[in-house]
Amino acid sequence: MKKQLIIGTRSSPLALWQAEFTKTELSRHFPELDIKLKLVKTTGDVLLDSPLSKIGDMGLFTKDIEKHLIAKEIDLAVHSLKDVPTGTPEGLIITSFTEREDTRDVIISKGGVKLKELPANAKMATSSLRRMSQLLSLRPDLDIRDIRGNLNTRFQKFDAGEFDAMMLAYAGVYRLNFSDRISEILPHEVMLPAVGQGALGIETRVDDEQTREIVRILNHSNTEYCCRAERALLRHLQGGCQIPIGAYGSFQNGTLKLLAYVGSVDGKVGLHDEITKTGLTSPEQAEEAGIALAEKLLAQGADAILSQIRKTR
Ligand SMILES: NCc1[nH]cc(CCC(=O)O)c1CC(=O)O
Repeated sequence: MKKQLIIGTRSSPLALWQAEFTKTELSRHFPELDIKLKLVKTTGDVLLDSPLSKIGDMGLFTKDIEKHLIAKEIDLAVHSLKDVPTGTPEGLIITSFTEREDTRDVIISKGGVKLKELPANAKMATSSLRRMSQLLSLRPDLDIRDIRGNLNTRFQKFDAGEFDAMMLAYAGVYRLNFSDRISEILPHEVMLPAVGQGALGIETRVDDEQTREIVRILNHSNTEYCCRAERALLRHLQGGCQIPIGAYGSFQNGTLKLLAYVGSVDGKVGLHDEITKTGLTSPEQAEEAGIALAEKLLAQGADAILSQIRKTR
């Protein structure tokens, strides 16, 4: 049995919250383990001034940590699952999907007004094409502005008065104790979340069986079914985090329900579809459902929408 574990993490407040959470949970189950954090600076942290949607490259927040994992400088990496590309590098694997937080997105606005009540042409801060597409489909008048930096930085920018509103994931806002700033929690009918939103992905080397056995204690089976279905959908549509795709899986008593959205950046075209599969007994079957829903969307023209976006970015 291992005596020491090193967790690799970014150093943003949310990443640290996630790594500390993982450390605390592992210590609770394995009190004899000596667990340390190793902070890793990633390309995503360095490129703070480039609009996220234009950097294009996938895995900005994860690749550099993965290098440390491959080099055996760390034993596990803790990521926000939604930042983890669906093609995991050779030799690495997401061993655990932790229990999801509320997956919805939220709006923080001046005066606490709701999305529908925002003034015409209001400045809305988000760097996510997924949020932009769904927002513009409801409110084509919104003036969408890029915003970068970690959550605390974004609140600072918002408080400096640059925007009328900004959009964030509930999970991060809640974990960093900003919940009292939420003006509206958007239901899935209005805004489908990013694939994997709200869950942590705990990545290990495939062949490090000891670490995998330890880390597996944090896997939440229900979350794994849902997130593997969502990730299979995204992989099949060949979309990274910077493509306007939203998805939400729910799983109960062997029945998986998966909802998905694919839209154009301007919100003028949007496809919604869903799939329900019963009698599932393995996460691989959930992945098959994700692929089947991706096929349904492709048959309705998702490929045309997505190739148009890839061409212009
Ligand atoms: N891309 C940045 C990112 N990665 C994970 C979260 C929040 C936590 C989560 O959604 O799991 C955020 C911030 C946001 O989108 O508001």
